[in-house]
Amino acid sequence: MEAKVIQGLHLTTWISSDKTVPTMSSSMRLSNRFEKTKRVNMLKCDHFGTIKPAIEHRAARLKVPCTSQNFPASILESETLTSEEDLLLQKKSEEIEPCLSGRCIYLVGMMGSGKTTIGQILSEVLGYSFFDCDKLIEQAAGGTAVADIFKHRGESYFRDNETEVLHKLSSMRRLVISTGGGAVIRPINWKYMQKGVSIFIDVPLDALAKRLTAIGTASRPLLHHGSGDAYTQTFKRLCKLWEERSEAYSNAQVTVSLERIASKLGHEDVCSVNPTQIAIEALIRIEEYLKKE
Ligand SMILES: Nc1ncnc2c1ncn2[C@@H]1O[C@H](COP(=O)(O)OP(=O)(O)O)[C@@H](O)[C@H]1O
Ligand SMILES: O=C(O)C1=C[C@@H](OP(=O)(O)O)[C@@H](O)[C@H](O)C1
Repeated sequence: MEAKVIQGLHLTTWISSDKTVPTMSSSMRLSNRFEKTKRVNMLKCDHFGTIKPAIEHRAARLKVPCTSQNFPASILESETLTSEEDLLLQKKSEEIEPCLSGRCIYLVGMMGSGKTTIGQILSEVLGYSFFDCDKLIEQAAGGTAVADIFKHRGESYFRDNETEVLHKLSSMRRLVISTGGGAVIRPINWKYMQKGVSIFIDVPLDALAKRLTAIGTASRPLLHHGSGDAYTQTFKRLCKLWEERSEAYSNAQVTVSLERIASKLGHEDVCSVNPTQIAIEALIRIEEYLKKE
């Protein structure tokens, strides 16, 4: 079926002619994000290797406005950030940004794995623009929600539009792109993502089911089947989708495992790993990948 939704998708209206999105200068964006961070003279590394200030200071605790909106209160508390994490994020992004040479970053992973949340943080620190494929499809459909596109036009229609969005984005530079959880199933989508760096955010299914049950599954049509309580229903659907997709996710050039971050940081539960810590790990893994290239 022809991807009609895409006919209304005019990426060029948002993106300048050289296919590079104008961005803030590095110092502006860093001062925005880090302006409240206490200045320290020297830095050293430990876990992650997380940066610790070499001189003693009171850990200033910051909130991340762009990511905190949808978090339940318990997450919001753990979302308060230490200045050490902010500084490490800053340092890593400064190191990696030139090595990327403008290549886009594609985030892949199951529904609710944090692609949008982490993508926004990465785009901010790298000075990249952020795009969410689902949002582009919705905008092009005149604001029709993904759930309604599925309901009225069917999944294959949605998938055609998803492929078309990825096709259009693939010719652009300096973008962080959050893909929909099912984008990995079509090999053609990987062809479009190949010019960039793809990152799989690997979150255990039980943690995902808890997260998605807490926020509700109304906007995620593929979770609307099955029986049992909301958690069990969501968990079963995720397991089924995982069976179909796990191999496809392993095509990503970089994997960011929440279990691995939790173990590095000494957390027993992956739910304690905050988005900034995931973004830092993503930058570390990108760096490793770029070195091996
Ligand atoms: N590390 C995290 N810990 C807890 N909740 C998170 C984390 N990352 C994202 N979330 C929350 O999970 C939900 C889904 O995140 P989102 O970034 O939209 O995922 P995706 O784009 O992969 O579907 C949101 O409510 C978000 O606030
Ligand atoms: O896993 C999937 O097939 C889907 C994931 C959703 O995106 P998120 O991963 O952002 O929830 C959205 O594209 C659509 O509901 C289908």
